[in-house]
Amino acid sequence: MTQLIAITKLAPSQISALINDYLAICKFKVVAMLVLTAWVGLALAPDVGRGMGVQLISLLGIGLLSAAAAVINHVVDSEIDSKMARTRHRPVAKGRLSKFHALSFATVIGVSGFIMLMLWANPLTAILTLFALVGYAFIYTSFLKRATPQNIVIGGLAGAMPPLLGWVSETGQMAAAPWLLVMIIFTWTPPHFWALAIARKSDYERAKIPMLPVTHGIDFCKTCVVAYSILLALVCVLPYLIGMSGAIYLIASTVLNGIFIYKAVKLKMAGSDDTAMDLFRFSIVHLMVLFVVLFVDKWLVI
Ligand code: HEM
Ligand SMILES: CC(C)=CCC/C(C)=C/CC/C(C)=C/COP(=O)(O)OP(=O)(O)O
Repeated sequence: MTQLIAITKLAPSQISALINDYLAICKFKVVAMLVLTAWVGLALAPDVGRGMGVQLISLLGIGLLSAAAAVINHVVDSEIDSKMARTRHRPVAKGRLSKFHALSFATVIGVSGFIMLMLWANPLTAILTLFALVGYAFIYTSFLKRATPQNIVIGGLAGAMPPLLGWVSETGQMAAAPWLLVMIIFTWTPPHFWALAIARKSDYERAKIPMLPVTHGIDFCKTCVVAYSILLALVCVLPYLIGMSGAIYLIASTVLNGIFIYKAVKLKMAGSDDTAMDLFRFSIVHLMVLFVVLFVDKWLVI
């Protein structure tokens, strides 16, 4: 209550700075991408005649639980974040937001998201989304990240879940097809993250986090990036092979994965930090376009 009274006394510029801080701890852009992949999972599921309003609420529920997981990550990692150049200005690491306020916010949005999924989607979606939250916010952030260089390979499963969550929100049942979309994000995550970790190795060294370039060296990590980008290209063919997607998807996915492998090999051959960041940025465009094409191929191509 005292916090609410204090907010009413803030100048407009302070209010917008506060909103920006809350959006930042939600990892707003990452969550937007997670919701995009959930939406595609939902759109590719068999049509069971749910209205668009209910579908939007389901996606909002998945987005709110993802954002809650991101906020918990900011709280648990605040000490690590304060040691790394890339993250030291984050609101909780800097002390602009207290852990108490951040955790209260996570509780409000997390509980709201869970209730939305229970009431407007189904209990299976609510439980699976909660598992993803626990997987990212606790198993990955509190344990794996500090324990093993395979942290993001195992922890990546949580961030890969949204297409399955979107599908199950529609049908109430698991199916094999959305697991292929999960596998795409699961194989995409290591090269996505390791490209950044190569460029930011000194940050992770300083924070004593056993990321792969720190524990096994940059050269080995680059080899893993190439290997995973080839695996990703192969996994991306599976939706076409089972008839889930058509030729438009196959062509787009081949082009996107061709560029991905080219950039990964370029990084391996002569890569500097710039080449690594170029691959990291491209990985985001790659996944976004790939999922938009999955949708277009299903719904907009006759
Ligand atoms: C364990 C799995 C993952 C790890 C370790 C990881 C790591 C990272 C890191 C360190 C950043 C940089 C953030 C920054 O600039 O401060 C980032 C950015 C990003 N990631 Fe991931 N990521 C993972 C999974 C995912 C997934 C599953 C998605 C979406 C499906 C995703 C989408 C994005 C996007 C869109 C950005 C850009 C955010 C921005 O520009 O602010 N990531 N990721
Ligand atoms: C319910 C559900 C689907 C949950 C998934 C939530 C989620 C936000 C997944 C994204 C993964 C991600 C951005 C990891 C980076 O964490 P990091 O701590 O390694 O990176 P950082 O140093 O930038 O914080």
